[in-house]
Amino acid sequence: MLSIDVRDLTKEYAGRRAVDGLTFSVRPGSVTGFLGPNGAGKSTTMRLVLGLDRPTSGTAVIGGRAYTELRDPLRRVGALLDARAAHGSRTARDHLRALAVSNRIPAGRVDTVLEETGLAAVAGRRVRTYSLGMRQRLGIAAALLGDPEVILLDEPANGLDPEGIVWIRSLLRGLAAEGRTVLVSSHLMGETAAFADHLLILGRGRLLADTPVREFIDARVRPHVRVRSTDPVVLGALLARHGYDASRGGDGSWTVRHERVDDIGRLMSEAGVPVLELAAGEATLEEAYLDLTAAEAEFAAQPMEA
Ligand SMILES: Nc1ncnc2c1ncn2[C@@H]1O[C@H](COP(=O)(O)OP(=O)(O)OP(=O)(O)O)[C@@H](O)[C@H]1O
Repeated sequence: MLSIDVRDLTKEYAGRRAVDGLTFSVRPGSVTGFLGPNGAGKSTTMRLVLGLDRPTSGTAVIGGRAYTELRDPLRRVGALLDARAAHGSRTARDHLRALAVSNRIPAGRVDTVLEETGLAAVAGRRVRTYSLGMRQRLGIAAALLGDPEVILLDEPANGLDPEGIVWIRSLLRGLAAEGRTVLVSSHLMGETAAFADHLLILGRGRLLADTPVREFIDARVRPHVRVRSTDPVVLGALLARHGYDASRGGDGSWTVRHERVDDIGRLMSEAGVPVLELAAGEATLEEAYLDLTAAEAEFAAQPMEA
């Protein structure tokens, strides 16, 4: 299977760097989430990988070759960049048939991807009558049409309803399980955590993190335990006596930072303090991401050296 390799990639628009010296690889067999605030350079990077724009310097290759040098590129690489790209006056089936013919893709793939994306029942309707979510599904169908090894999707969950979001999660997981290389940009942290194994995070055109999702969360967000007893004062005193870093919530609960439920549960049991509630606080990707971007903003706020 093919990987995407980006080396020292830079793109300037009118002297402004949209992408600034990026180096990373996207590996087969996993879903890589591509994160970063608006304007960070995610779409530009994807466009450069797909040969839709020329880099100012550096390279972006797929399986060692520039996209424009690939034979039958749609059979190697499938992409969704803009769901509005399909021609509105065509039906979804005709749109996909035309793509299949011009890219030497077997005609049978059209019905396969229509089924896969849940569009079979509406495939005869003109695309202009489609909702945003249906267009998004059609864009994904087009990306999958050539049964490609490499898949790039820019905000694929855009406009999808909750059922669609669950669907895309399992679709992405399935594509990675088949050994494909999957790069997906998103602003939805909860979703990204649900489908991605690995993360690339951009900030102002630069790479801020290239890390497995789990490691990223564990490194940035400390675990905590939420605990409640019949007597918050007794519980607070017990925690303080044992040197725990705890703070009291409005409902009488205590949040104990950097600890695990087992230890707090054992402590309370041994002290004979009744437990009403004891829960591990899940560290989320959103918290880890906000921690990283806050650190970045702090760094950016430092005065620039001359
Ligand atoms: N064709 C263009 N001409 C001039 N500037 C551009 C062009 N395309 C992108 N930019 C600029 O490059 C920067 C990066 O934009 P890009 O769309 O790649 O970010 P993004 O991370 O995809 O953002 P979003 O999350 O909002 O989609 C932005 O400042 C944008 O204004």
